[in-house]
Amino acid sequence: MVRDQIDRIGVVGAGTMGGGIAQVGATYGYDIVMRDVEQSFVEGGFERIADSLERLAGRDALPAAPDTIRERITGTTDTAALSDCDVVVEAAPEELKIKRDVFADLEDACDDDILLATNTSTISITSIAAGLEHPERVVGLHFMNPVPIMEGVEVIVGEKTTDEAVSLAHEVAQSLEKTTWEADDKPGFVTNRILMPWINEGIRAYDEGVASKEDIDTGMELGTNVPMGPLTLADHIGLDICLHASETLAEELGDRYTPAYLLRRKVEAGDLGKKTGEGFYEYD
Ligand SMILES: NC(=O)c1ccc[n+]([C@@H]2O[C@H](COP(=O)([O-])OP(=O)(O)OC[C@H]3O[C@@H](n4cnc5c(N)ncnc54)[C@H](O)[C@@H]3O)[C@@H](O)[C@H]2O)c1
Repeated sequence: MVRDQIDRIGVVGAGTMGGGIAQVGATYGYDIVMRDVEQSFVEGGFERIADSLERLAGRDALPAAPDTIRERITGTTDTAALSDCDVVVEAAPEELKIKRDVFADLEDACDDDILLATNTSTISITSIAAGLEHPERVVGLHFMNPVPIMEGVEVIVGEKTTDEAVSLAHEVAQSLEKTTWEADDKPGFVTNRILMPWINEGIRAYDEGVASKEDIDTGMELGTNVPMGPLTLADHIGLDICLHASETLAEELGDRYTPAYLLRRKVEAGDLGKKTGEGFYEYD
């Protein structure tokens, strides 16, 4: 049984995704408790949320004033503060051990009828839930980056996840005006399984001299009607994140997911894309 009266949402992690999920939840009227491991990370999350809300307010894209939305979010470093949430979404770093520890702590802190969701991009939901007393209420709720802008959310069904938990996950995401689709707990789910080889092939095409980086991106944008070509998109996602996701998929699915040589070299050189000012392109 999962509780279906949702008033308060817990978010674990105040980084790129956790902050975005907290912001969108608050935008649609939920009370939010956002937890990170250090107060400075919580404050960083609030700063990014404030900036994003200001930008959206400037475009008249918010249903309430930024301050009203912001005040619905409580920051904390204490897992116990999540105990009165009706659903918790985890957006901690993409490492199985971290996620397992977070879920073990959530199981201790929260009632047994609380839906526990993970925003993982590539890790198996079943692996994250393994060892829990109640793995049946663990589900994947894969928001896309940037959360306030991207409309899609992938719902991922673990080996033990109940139909009830899956339905509630769809409902929660849809209440945030997101459109959902569902994937089985297979490596990469729908999005990253297909996106990562596409990005790696774009990088290989550039490295092997098929075309300039600009022409590869333009060719894919205009030739296949996607909003960003593979090199621009990789820079936006973060080259370290693309590398990590590709490595995880290669472990599970074999050689066709082997990361491109140039992706690895860029990450080794510290050029991680937009966030460091340089990836395949340079940024101010
Ligand atoms: N960034 C993306 O484009 C993207 C897109 C979809 C999904 N994801 C997934 O979302 C998750 C979070 O990614 P992100 O980009 O927001 O990472 P991030 O590094 O920006 O944020 C992670 C946050 O979690 C905090 N954290 C670490 N351990 C914690 C713990 N035990 N409890 C609470 N907080 C903890 C960190 O301090 C950090 O603030 C990952 O699983 C990632 O794969 C990321």
